[in-house]
Amino acid sequence: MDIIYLSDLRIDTIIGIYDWERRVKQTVIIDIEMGADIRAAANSDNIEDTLNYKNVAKRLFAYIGESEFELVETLAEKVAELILTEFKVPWLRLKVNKQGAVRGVRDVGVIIERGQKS
Ligand SMILES: Nc1nc2c(c(=O)[nH]1)N=C([C@H](O)[C@@H](O)CO)CN2
Repeated sequence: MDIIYLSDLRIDTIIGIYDWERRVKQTVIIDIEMGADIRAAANSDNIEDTLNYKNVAKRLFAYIGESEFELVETLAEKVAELILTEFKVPWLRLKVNKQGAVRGVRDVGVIIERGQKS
């Protein structure tokens, strides 16, 4: 399986369990690896034959920017579902990083894998 990826996607959103976090947008940093077979596109050199990573990024900016989840777990799961269903991706690995959310720690967050890796 080949992988099409987006790295260091930064999106401002309401996320968190504390009162102040319900009022102020914070930046989440998203890394996604999406399973694909890139051979048809490599052969045709046509964007229609592959997953357009720009379309994925645009969709996530819209979805996450409007979302108001409390947990990074929920955000990760919902984003994974969206990518699997809307973009027909068979497998993905997704990291949601809420950088600086805990004093003394650079990164916190979750990493999930969903779908079938062939
Ligand atoms: N497993 C989790 N632990 C915590 C989360 C979370 O989303 N998942 N969130 C928080 C707070 O919102 C934190 O980001 C700010 O201190 C704490 N623990």
